[in-house]
Amino acid sequence: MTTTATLPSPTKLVDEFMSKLSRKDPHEVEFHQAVHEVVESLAPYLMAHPQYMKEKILERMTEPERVIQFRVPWMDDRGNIHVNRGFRVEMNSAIGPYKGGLRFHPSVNLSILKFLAFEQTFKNSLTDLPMGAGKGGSDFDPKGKTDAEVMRFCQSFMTELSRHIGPYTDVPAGDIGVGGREIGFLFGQYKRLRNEFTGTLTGKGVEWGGSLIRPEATGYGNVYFAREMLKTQGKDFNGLTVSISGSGNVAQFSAEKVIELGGKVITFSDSSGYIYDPAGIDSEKLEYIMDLKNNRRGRIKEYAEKYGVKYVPNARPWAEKCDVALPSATENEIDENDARMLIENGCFCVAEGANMPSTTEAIHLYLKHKILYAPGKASNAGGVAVSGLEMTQNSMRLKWTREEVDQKLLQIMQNIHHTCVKYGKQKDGFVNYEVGANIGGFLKVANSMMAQGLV
Ligand SMILES: NC(=O)C1=CN([C@@H]2O[C@H](COP(=O)(O)OP(=O)(O)OC[C@H]3O[C@@H](n4cnc5c(N)ncnc54)[C@H](O)[C@@H]3O)[C@@H](O)[C@H]2O)C=CC1
Ligand SMILES: O=C(O)CCC(=O)C(=O)O
Repeated sequence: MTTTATLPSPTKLVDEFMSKLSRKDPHEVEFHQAVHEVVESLAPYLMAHPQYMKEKILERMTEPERVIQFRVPWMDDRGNIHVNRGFRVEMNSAIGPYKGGLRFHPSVNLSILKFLAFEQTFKNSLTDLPMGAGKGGSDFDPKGKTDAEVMRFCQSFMTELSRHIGPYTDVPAGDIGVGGREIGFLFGQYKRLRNEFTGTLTGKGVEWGGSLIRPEATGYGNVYFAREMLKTQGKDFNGLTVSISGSGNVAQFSAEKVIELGGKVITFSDSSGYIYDPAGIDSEKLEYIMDLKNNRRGRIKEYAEKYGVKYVPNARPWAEKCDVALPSATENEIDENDARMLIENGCFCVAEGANMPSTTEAIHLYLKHKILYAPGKASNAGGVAVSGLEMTQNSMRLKWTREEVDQKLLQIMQNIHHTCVKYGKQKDGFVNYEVGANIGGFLKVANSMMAQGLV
């Protein structure tokens, strides 16, 4: 049993905990990275509050309550059979039903989904809505597939997943590679198998149970959060230059909100490269990107050809000078070198739209230079927050207006900012949003787990 007298130093606590965790599943590097980031920043708090260590809360939080893995066979348009792997990681249900997105991408494996589900635990807690944490998906690659192939894949995936989810059990949504089209196919199959019309999935179409503002929520929420950070230095987006990575859901709606607030968006990217438009991507050009990515499913390079701007293949946009960076593509897309370039070029604010886009070394650099840095679990929580509001509307059989949902989203992001400041403000006034988000997210889950006995 750990007592105050036998407590190790924070560094020893982190090392001992991480070496035990890594020994269990040595290949799960993304999961270990996400846990290390949390444990490193929580360690001093845990030393001062030994009850959480005594109750082995971290050990319990890093072991998923349940992992489901299954075969997903499907047929392409030519009649060839393919077999993919499906997963759902049901991470933590201390404060509500498992909640979190589904990712369809060839890189998907258990390590990635465990890192995402672990992050989701803190993120969902920060929203202050009653949502536990889960994440799932498949190594299926929707790129280059026809609508009919994507539908057959989704139907096969849901045929198994439907046994494990439900409005009071586990409520999936979208993530990379899973947007409105996929949620439609998944929902249709769930309804058919279970013979029920419930809010089991979120991100649904507005005509059939979806919430207004859910597509916009992650991007808008990230910009609302960044605006709160800027306010602490007496600044706002008006006149700032903003670099965005990705060109999917989060990137598009982050850009829409930045443009509305008077900022200049200069970059977008996809897995093949990035475009740099020094004149700024205005609403009309953004509309072109939305059509290119959401309807024509083309490559971002086509933007450079249409508007005659620079395209850099196989690269990320962080060498371009900006004031604010909103990484909105994928994990580990800003390494130490990228972070150094950003800071040396005058970037003073990084707000993560993606999950874990910054490596550990990049985060250490942000903190060393005391720039405004928001970890994704705080700043991209707007997506799951509006998913929570979609669940509420489904339960009440009501539909809120666009303005009502947007107002609630703004309030939630401001509350999360407040929580981060509360737990992350240091003696010199600097706000360490990473520490603030981790302590703020941890407490509600940890206290709920302790109240519910040894589960
Ligand atoms: N959709 C949502 O509500 C939420 C999404 N997120 C996170 O935001 C990030 C983006 O997700 P979405 O926009 O929803 O997905 P999406 O599928 O709509 O877009 C993903 C974008 O990332 C790019 N991308 C994917 N892999 C890449 C790679 N290896 N290198 C460079 N670019 C790459 C794609 O080309 C695409 O532009 C992910 O980290 C996701 O987990 C976080 C919170 C909520
Ligand atoms: O809306 C949701 O339930 C999930 C959003 C998500 O996957 C995320 O926050 O990373």
